Order: sequence, then C-alpha cells, then structure tokens
Amino acid sequence: MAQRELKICLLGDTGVGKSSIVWRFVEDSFDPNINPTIGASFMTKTVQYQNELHKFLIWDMAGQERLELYRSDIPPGITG
Ligand SMILES: Nc1nc2c(ncn2[C@@H]2O[C@H](COP(=O)(O)OP(=O)(O)OP(=O)(O)O)[C@@H](O)[C@H]2O)c(=O)[nH]1
Repeated sequence: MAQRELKICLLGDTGVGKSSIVWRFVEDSFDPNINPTIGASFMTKTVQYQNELHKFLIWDMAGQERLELYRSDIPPGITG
C-alpha cells in the first residue's frame, strides 16, 4: 500500500492547547494537568485513508518564550 508522509508543526502562544490537540489526535486522550512543552515534542501517527497510508510527523513547539527553540530549529519540509 502506498504511504505519504505529512510533516506538521504546531506553533502558538503557551496554553492555547497545541499539545492537547496532538494528544487527542495521536492517543485519543486528554490530560487536564498536561505539562508545558519544553523545546519541542515529536509524535507520529499513521492513518489509512482509501488506498493510502498517511503518516503524520508532528512537531509540537513550546509556546513559553523561555522554553522555546530557535525558529531555525523548525524542521525542514513542513507541509502544515
Ligand atoms: N477545558 C479545556 N481545557 C483545555 C483544552 N485544551 C487544552 N486545555 C488545557 O489548557 C492547558 C494548556 O494546554 P496545552 O495543550 O499544554 O497548551 P500548549 O499550547 O501546548 O502550551 P505550551 O506547551 O506551553 O506551548 C492545559 O491545562 C490543558 O489541559 C480544551 O479544549 N478544553
């Protein structure tokens, strides 16, 4: 079966729910006590749609300024 890779990067202010959206998508769970992201976290999920596998590679970037990576650390080839 064909497989496509989709690179997704979440950026935004701290506390707006970036990590929670990723957890809901990847694990279908919600943690009201989730910790702020330090630097960045990386998760993957593969979803079958019709005759193709779609592999999502997701970078969740820290929103707190003091925990941020430099913008130049954002991985190349992001599609969304
Ligand atoms: N009630 C409610 N709380 C939410 C929702 N989404 C996120 N939260 C809460 O909002 C807080 C911040 O959520 P995060 O997902 O850590 O936000 P973030 O944008 O990733 O924050 P940083 O990691 O600091 O960049 C947490 O306490 C979450 O549990 C939602 O849809 N409803």
